[in-house]
Amino acid sequence: MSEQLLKQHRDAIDSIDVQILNLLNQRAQHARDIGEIKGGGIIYRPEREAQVLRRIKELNPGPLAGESVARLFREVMSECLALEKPLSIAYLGPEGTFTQLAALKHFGHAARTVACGSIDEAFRLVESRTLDYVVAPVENSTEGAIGRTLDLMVSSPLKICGEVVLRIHHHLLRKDGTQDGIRRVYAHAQALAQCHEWLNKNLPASVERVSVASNAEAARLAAEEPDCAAIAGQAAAERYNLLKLAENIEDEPNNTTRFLVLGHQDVGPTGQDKTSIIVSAPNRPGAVHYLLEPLAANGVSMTKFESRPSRAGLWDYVFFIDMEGHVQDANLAAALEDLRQRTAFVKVLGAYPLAVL
Ligand SMILES: O=C(O)C(=O)C[C@]1(C(=O)O)C=C[C@@H](O)C=C1
Repeated sequence: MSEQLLKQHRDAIDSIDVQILNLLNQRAQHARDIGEIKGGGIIYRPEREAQVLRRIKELNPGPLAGESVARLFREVMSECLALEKPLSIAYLGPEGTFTQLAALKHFGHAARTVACGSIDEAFRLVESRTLDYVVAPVENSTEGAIGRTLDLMVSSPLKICGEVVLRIHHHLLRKDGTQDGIRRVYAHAQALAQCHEWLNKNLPASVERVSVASNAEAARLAAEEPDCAAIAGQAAAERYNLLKLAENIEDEPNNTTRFLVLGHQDVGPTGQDKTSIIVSAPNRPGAVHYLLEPLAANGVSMTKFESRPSRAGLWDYVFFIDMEGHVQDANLAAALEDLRQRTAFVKVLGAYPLAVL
C-alpha cells in the first residue's frame, strides 16, 4: 500500500466533503426560503419530491447506483423539509413495524414517526390534523389486500398522496439463539400466512402459532417470554434485542407490501402517476364489465382491481380500482366522467406519483 497515494485520495475526499457540506447548506437555505414563500401553507410536495428523485436517478453518472443516490437525496430532502416544518407521520405501531420502515423510506429520517394502536387510530389522528400524514399497508404480494385500510378509505376524507413499495423479509427471532423448546410463535396474521410453509417444515406441530396486532408486538412478547419466538423483520429484531434463528423465512421470495400515504392535499401530475378510485356496483351479471368499459374505451390501463363487500347493502360490492395516469389527464378525466353516469358512487381517493425508491 502506498501511503502517499492513500494520503492524496484522503486529501481529495476532505476537500470534496467541504464542498458537499457547503452545497448541502446552500440547498437547505433555498428550502428554508421556499418555506417562507409557502407562508404556513402545505410544505410537503410529493410531486416535486418525486421529480427531484427521478431526475437524480436519470442524471447519475455512477459509480454509485441510481437507487443509492436516490436514497441519499431522499435524506437530504427530508432534512431540508424539516427546516421548513418537521412532519409527523402516523403508523400502526409499536416501533419497529414494517409500516414504520415504509414511512421512513418514503419521508426520510427527519420525519417524526408516531406509533398508533391501530390503523383506525392512525387515520383518526390525521383526519383531526393532530398529525400530518398516515402511512398504511394496502396490499401484500402473497396475501392480498389489507381489508381494514380499504374499508377506512371508503368513508375517510383523507386523500392518497403517495405510495411506498417495500420488500418484506421475515425472520424467526428469539431471546436466546436455539430452536429447541419453543412453545409458541407470535406473529401478525399476515406474517403467519406468509411463512406458513416454512413453519410447517421447520417447527414441530406442537408449537402454537399465535397471531398478534403487529410483528413488532410479536417481537416485544418474545423478548419477555424466553420459551417463545416471534416472526418479525430486522427493525423489530434490533428494537427488541432478539437473535435470528432463521433468516428470510417467507415462502414467497419476492414478498412485497405496498403502502399508501394519506393526507389532506391534492397532488399535481408528474408524468408517472397513478389514480385510485372506489366505485359501487350492484351484484348482478355483467355489472363489472359495464363499469370497466369506460376505462378500455378511453385507453386507461388498470393496475389493480379489488372487490370488498359494501357495508351499506347485503349483496352489494365496492370496487377499488388503480389506474395509470393522473385525474388531470384528459383520457382519465373522460373515463371518470363516463363512469359517473353508470354508477351511483364514484370516489376519487387520490392521484399520486408512482413510488420512486
Ligand atoms: O420545492 C419545494 O417546495 C421545497 O419545499 C423543497 C423540497 C426539497 O428539499 O427539494 C423540500 C420539501 C418538499 O416536499 C419538496 C422539495
